[in-house]
Amino acid sequence: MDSIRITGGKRLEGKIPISGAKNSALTLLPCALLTEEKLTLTNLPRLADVDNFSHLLNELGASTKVAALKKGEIGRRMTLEADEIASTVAPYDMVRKMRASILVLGPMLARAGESTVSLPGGCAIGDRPIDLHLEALKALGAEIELAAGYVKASAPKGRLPGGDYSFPVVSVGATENAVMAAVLATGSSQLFNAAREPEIVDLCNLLVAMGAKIEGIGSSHLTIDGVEGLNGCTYAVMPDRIEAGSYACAAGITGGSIELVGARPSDMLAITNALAAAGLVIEMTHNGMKVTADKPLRPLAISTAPYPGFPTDMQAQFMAMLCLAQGESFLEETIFENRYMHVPELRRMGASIDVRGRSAIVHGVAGLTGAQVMATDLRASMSLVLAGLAAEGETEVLRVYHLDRGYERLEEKLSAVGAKIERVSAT
Ligand SMILES: CC(=O)N[C@H]1[C@@H](OP(=O)(O)OP(=O)(O)OC[C@H]2O[C@@H](n3ccc(=O)[nH]c3=O)[C@H](O)[C@@H]2O)O[C@H](CO)[C@@H](O)[C@@H]1O
Ligand SMILES: C=C(OP(=O)(O)O)C(=O)O
Repeated sequence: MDSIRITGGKRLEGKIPISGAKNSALTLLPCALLTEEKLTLTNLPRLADVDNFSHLLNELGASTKVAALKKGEIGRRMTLEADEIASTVAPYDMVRKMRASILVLGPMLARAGESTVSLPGGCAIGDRPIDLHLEALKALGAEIELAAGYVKASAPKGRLPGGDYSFPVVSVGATENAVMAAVLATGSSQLFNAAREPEIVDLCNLLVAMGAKIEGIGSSHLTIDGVEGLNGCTYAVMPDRIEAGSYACAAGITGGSIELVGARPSDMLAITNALAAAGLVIEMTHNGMKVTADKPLRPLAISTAPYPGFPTDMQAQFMAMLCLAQGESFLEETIFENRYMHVPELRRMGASIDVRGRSAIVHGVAGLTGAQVMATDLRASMSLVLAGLAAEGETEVLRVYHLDRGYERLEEKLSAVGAKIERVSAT
């Protein structure tokens, strides 16, 4: 298995291009199932999750062709076509590799009138049930059965009638599934307490470009009037706010200055407010923003929350950065019950962190030291890379496949701003 080797202590300076958002790509890709016409997605990130999702779509009968980039284009351009749905079953073997596979449930049900998807099961950061996905689809008129580890959803008359649902807890994935199911319903639907993440706005904007009728985009109350059919289109995936935030923390933890080229600051207010409160200087540039550390890091109090709150997907990276702040930081993880898997590994690098339930107190230390470390999830792995960038000596981060799920060309991007980082291939 590959690992990432970092020799820490270098101040990072320069520009990092921000890729298309993983979490947006993973909800835009299944939209190909909603139309028999071609859907072209541009600015797709080159990530293992995107590859796995396209394999799943292939299994369901959609073709996925990676095309040559047009002049000035970055990322990947992919044309998807599901003129027929060949199978309505998403098998365990594919779903277990990637939880977001559950996002084929709604669109397949809407297009084919039935959908059978393996239950994803828990994962390293928490239990992650899908009850809200199922309740929302039921409210839209689906019948749901659970058997042998699979969920089977069907529309009794071939198409969902639509309906209203109020989410008891804000869920990104359940909102996405419900929106994708509702756009082809025979009637109208209303979703209350819907998630408002920028990736959901991206999904709604794509669906509208495909001919869907959605009102309230960007708010927690979405009204969706079902249409007879959707058309294809070409659509660019939004920039990854979590990748951008992670590299901003790289500037913070190394005392550096990094321009995040292509980042969209308007999606990142909770992140940039926290960076500014930690003492970093944020400047808007013509195509993104620049983050500069020009004084010692200040401690923070952060509580994760659904958008527009501070994202849980940035908690681990901020924790790594705050290990070197002058004072005590307080972190509270309100979204996932087990999202401190990076703490024991950060401690092995010299961090001083106390965890009590969902809260963590980070006592700033003068420095970190390199070590061999491993993590069990994507953002935890990134927090170890960040710690390694600032640590004295060598850090080896194992289980690179977590990073490959969500960070495109990580070592290339960090080397370009002065990091000493390389991928070591297992022999
Ligand atoms: C591919 C993708 O976009 N992943 C993101 C998505 O995950 P995901 O869509 O899985 O996260 P949710 O927003 O659904 O989860 C939020 C909370 O709701 C709970 N819940 C969720 C669904 C459900 O049916 N029942 C239930 O109880 C979860 O366990 C969690 O405690 O949003 C998370 C929260 O911003 C991010 O960390 C993930 O990066
Ligand atoms: C938790 C994450 O992703 P996923 O929902 O795909 O596991 C993440 O991106 O941090």
